[in-house]
Order: sequence, then C-alpha cells, then structure tokens
Amino acid sequence: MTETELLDEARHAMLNAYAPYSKFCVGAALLAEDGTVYTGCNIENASYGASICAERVAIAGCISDKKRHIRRIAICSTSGNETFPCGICRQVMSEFMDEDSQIILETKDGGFHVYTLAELLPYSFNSDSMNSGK
Ligand SMILES: O=c1ccn([C@H]2C[C@H](O)[C@@H](CO)O2)c(=O)[nH]1
Ligand SMILES: [Zn+2]
Repeated sequence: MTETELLDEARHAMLNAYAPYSKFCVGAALLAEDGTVYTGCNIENASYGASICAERVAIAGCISDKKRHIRRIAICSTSGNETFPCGICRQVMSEFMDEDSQIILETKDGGFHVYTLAELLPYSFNSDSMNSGK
C-alpha cells in the first residue's frame, strides 16, 4: 500500500464525514501491521466536545479488530492543504505507532508530505515514562 493509495482511501473516507457544525470534513486511512487498511471520518456532535476526529475513528476500528500496531496513517481534509492531526490524536497515535512511523498529509498540489511521529510529537509521554523511575 503506497502513500498515494492510502491517501486515496482517506479521501474516500472523508466523503462520509459528519461535520454539520464546522463544515470541515476530514478523512484518515491507516495501514495495520497485517496490511489491512482501516479508515475513519470525523463525527461531530451538538455537544461539541463529544466530537471525534477522523484519525481516532480509524484507530478505534483497527484496535477493536485487535491489531495493535499501526504502520502508517494518511490524512486529508476539505481544506485542500496539509491537515496536521490535533494533539489528542498525536498522543493516541503514539500508543500504537513507532517513533519513525509515517504520517502522510495531503498537500495543496494534490501531492503529499511525509512526517514521522517523532517529528509531530517529540518528547512524548508513553508507558516508558511511567516506568523510568522504577
Ligand atoms: O486532524 C484533524 C483535525 C480536525 N478534525 C476534525 C474535528 C472537527 O470535527 C473538525 C474541526 O476541528 O475537524 C479531524 O478530524 N482531524
Ligand atoms: Zn484529532
């Protein structure tokens, strides 16, 4: 599954976004350890704080299918430019992705830019943080 193929899946998932409040539609597609692709769209709520991002919807599908390792994730949105994942999504990604795993963002020209998780979330809090004092 290439970067472009994964972005195509994300773009397709974006069509299902439920975003009546922000009107900002996001799609995400991730590649699990076994090569399965999981997709997600943002799902908003009248109680705004109950909304969930596309990335976490995709991750929830993957984890509830008992795949615990994510190789890469692609994200696109109606902004037509790079949509960086929010802080909560970066933290959730860090639970299931390696520091050097790829986050693929669609760019304005229809291309993409690849970041590593470490670039987007340096010095992350993880399970090692809790064990380091023992
Ligand atoms: O990376 C992002 C950034 C924002 N959103 C959603 C949350 C909300 O529904 C809308 C506006 O913030 O976009 C995502 O799904 N992923
Ligand atoms: Zn998010």
